[in-house]
Amino acid sequence: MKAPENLLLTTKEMGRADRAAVERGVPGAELMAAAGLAVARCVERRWAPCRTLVLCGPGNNGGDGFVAARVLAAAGWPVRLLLLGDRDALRGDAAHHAALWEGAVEPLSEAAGRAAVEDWADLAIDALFGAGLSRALEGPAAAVVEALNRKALPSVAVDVPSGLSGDSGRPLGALCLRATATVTFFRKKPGHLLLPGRQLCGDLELAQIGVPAAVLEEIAPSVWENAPPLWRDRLRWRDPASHKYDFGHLLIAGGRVMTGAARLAARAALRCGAGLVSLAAPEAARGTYQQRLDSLIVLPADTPEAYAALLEDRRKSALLLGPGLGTDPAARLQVEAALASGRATLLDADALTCFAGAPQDLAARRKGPLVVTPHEGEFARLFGERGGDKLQRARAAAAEIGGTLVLKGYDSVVAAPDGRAAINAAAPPELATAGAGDVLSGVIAALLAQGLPPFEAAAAGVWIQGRAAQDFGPGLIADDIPDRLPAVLSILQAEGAA
Ligand SMILES: NC(=O)C1=CN([C@@H]2O[C@H](COP(=O)(O)OP(=O)(O)OC[C@H]3O[C@@H](n4cnc5c(N)ncnc54)[C@H](OP(=O)(O)O)[C@@H]3O)[C@@H](O)[C@H]2O)[C@@H](O)CC1
Ligand SMILES: [K+]
Repeated sequence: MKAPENLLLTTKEMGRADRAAVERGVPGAELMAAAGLAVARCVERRWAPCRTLVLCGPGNNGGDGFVAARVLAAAGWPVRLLLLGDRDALRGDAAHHAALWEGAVEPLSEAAGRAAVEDWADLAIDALFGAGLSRALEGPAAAVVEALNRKALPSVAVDVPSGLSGDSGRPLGALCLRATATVTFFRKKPGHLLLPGRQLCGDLELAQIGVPAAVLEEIAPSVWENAPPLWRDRLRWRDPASHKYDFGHLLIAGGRVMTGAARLAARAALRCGAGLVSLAAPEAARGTYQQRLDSLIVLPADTPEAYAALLEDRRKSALLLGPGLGTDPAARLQVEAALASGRATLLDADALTCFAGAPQDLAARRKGPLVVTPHEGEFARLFGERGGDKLQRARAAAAEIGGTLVLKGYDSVVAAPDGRAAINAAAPPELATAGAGDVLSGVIAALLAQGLPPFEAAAAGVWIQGRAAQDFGPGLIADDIPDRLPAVLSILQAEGAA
């Protein structure tokens, strides 16, 4: 299985992993002991002993809380434990670990929870609800979480902050704990990376608790955190026998007016290793394109027919259309010609707007590998308003058009039509700037030109661009990114050789 360490498990899949581990002979009580210990260790690493309030829920998440309370109390920490519901109602491993807790178990009422937060605690462990959250927070759980947020009390969430869906990254109701840190087990969940979940989790720690990695074989998850192990072996590197044509020829369709967008894409594509990058443009804009980038080949394409004629050269291995293309009928005809050519094609921006509200037309015309890279606004224009979380929407849309879809944002989702998906958590917020999308389309298109399959090209492109923009800080503009790409590629090449 590809990149098993980066797999993400839904809450259901995590439940299956736990059960599979138990079937393989790992006792559930030991998993819980390891989980609670990991939470206590996280607390001990971050804080000196202080008054610690452990909030336990009625399920196994609460069981982890009992373990953490026991470990911290044994280490001399002042601990108070408040339980939601009846102690006698605890079952299984949670009941087992509750029985090992020798301190008091105080009932969690609205008043008791609020008072403990306001008048006593320096720190809270949130073991109310984890993977089993089934509805919005209410009653005493809602009151105590609300008090924690209001006071901004430092807190460590067990598995997920209570209130958050580990699958969608959204709170199930209006309320969710804003944790300082979250400790999760075995593998992360999509909700840890999708917004707003990623921010509600605070610092995320992943602890191994004894679930054997072999259980992944039977669960066969198909969503990953985007990272090099997913695609690094597909990247192409030059050697002394290499010829430029071995690295593909990307053809970018340039528009008449907004020439900056296609230039940014072209520069990024050249920096990302495409053997040749050509830009097809109408007469009025050709000089502008040529002046600004010497290594770019500028070709005449004054009409859609002239553009289509350029596609007869079979060495052109990938096509990029969208940045600065315009949305007039001629632009649409160009996009149709590209889709009909069977060549690997990336559509972004204006090229997607050409199919506004008609993704079925796009799907019907596609003859070759396709990547589309909409931001949320372009996605809504192309597909209409869709329900569901970001992961669900991206996967459904990718299946619908039969192409790989990158739904861009701080938590970009890359989805393949076969159901595979990757969530990117390695991009800085500074990428929210004009032209960054054009750079991304150039990076991905360059990888397509070199022969990477669409999903791997898209996931690699998203990660590489994010890494190139990392650590720049405020003031980043899209023009800064292309020249920072080679350093990222050098690191990836060295890691691949190691
Ligand atoms: N399995 C294992 O081996 C391991 C599991 N581990 C730990 O187990 C956690 C998952 O445990 P879990 O499945 O018991 O679910 P959990 O999150 O505790 O909650 C379920 C309970 O809460 C209730 N409830 C739900 N929403 C509610 C609401 N809004 N308001 C009020 N009640 C609500 C729900 O009631 P119901 O929906 O059935 O009415 C049910 O009683 C996981 O996150 C990890 O921390 C680790 O120890 C490693 C080993
Ligand atoms: K929790």
